[in-house]
Amino acid sequence: MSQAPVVGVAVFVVKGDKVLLGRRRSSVGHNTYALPGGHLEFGESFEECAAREVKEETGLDIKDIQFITVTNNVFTEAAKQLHVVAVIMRASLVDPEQLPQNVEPEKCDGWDWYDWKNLPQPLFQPLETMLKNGFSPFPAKLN
Ligand SMILES: CC(C)CCOP(=O)(O)OP(=O)(O)O
Ligand SMILES: [Mg+2]
Ligand SMILES: [Mg+2]
Ligand SMILES: [Mg+2]
Repeated sequence: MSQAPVVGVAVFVVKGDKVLLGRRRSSVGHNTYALPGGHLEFGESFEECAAREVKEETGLDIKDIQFITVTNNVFTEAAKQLHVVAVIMRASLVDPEQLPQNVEPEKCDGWDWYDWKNLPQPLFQPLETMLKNGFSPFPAKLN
């Protein structure tokens, strides 16, 4: 019997042309590079969940947290099948000099900044799909 869909919140923490990614250690998307984020908890706003998950996972404080899109993800390879509606947010650092810490080493190999035009591989499937669909977390540059 498959579980009902759950809601996840993932955050593009942007710094210049770079985004923060970490390689997951998880039954879902193991060894793939993903945004910080996690399950929406009871009563949270999307912004509160974004700030909490980024703080819990990276120690970073974020601001200007904005909703940018939502994706529908069904994970069939996981031991237990999982259907996640992922609310995608964008944010920036309160302190641009703050360094990310790997607060949950059991869930992540570590966080680093990656140039949007040169992302590491393999990407977590939901992020891969967004790229394939031409998504960018950066506002289009008016030439
Ligand atoms: C699977 C994912 C899209 C939604 C849950 O994210 P997550 O596994 O990072 O969850 P937590 O950070 O809440 O542990
Ligand atoms: Mg988390
Ligand atoms: Mg997480
Ligand atoms: Mg969580």
